[in-house]
Amino acid sequence: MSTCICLGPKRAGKTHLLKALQDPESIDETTFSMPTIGTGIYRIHFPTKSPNGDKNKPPPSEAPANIPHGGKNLPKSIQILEIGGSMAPLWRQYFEDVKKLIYVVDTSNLCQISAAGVLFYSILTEPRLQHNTKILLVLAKMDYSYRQMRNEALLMLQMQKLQKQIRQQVTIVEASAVTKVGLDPIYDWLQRP
Ligand SMILES: Nc1nc2c(ncn2[C@@H]2O[C@H](COP(=O)(O)OP(=O)(O)OP(=O)(O)O)[C@@H](O)[C@H]2O)c(=O)[nH]1
Repeated sequence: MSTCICLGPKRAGKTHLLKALQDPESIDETTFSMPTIGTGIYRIHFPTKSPNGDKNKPPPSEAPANIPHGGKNLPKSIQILEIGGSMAPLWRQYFEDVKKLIYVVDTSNLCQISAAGVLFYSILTEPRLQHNTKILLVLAKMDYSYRQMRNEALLMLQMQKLQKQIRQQVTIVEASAVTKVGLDPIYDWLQRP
C-alpha cells in the first residue's frame, strides 16, 4: 500500500530532494540524478532533536520504529514512493490509499510551470485523493531561483484560484536539495500524523 507518494514533472527535482532528505550530505551542486524510469522507493529517517535543540541524524540501523514525543508516538521514519515524471500518464494507478502526496515543481523553469499546474489540478480533483490525503507542494531548486520566483511560480500555478476549488489543504514549502533550504519543514510535514 502506498501511503506517501512523490510526483511531479520530468526533471522537477524529486529524486534530488528525496536523496537530500535521506542524507543531506549526499547532494551538492555537482550531483546529477538520472531520470527515474518507473518508480523508486526511499526510506527517510527523521532527524532527532536533542534537548538543547540540536538536530542529529541517527544512522538508519540505530533508528527505532517509533519514538515517544509529547505523549504521542511520532514515526521515526517514512517510506516514500517516487513516481518518475515520465510515468505521468500512469500516475493514476498509484492513487489508492494515499495518505500523503508530495508534488514537486521546478521553480527555475517557468516554461514548465503552467503544464505542471495543469497536472497538479488533475491530481487534486482526483476522487480518491479528496478525503484523507494531505498535500505538500514543493517549490524546488530555490537556489537557482530569485526571491520573487516563489510568487511568480504560485501565480503561474494559479494557486489562489486552485485553493478555492479544491477540498484539500495544500502546504507549500520552498526547497533546495543543494542548499538544504526547506528540508526541516518537509521533515515536520512528513512526520505529522
Ligand atoms: N541547483 C539545483 N539543481 C537541482 C536541484 N534538484 C535537482 N536539480 C537538478 O535537476 C536535475 C533533475 O533532478 P531530478 O531530481 O533527477 O528530477 P526528477 O524530478 O527526479 O526527474 P524524473 O526522474 O525525470 O522524474 C538534477 O540532476 C540536478 O541537476 C536543486 O535543488 N538545485
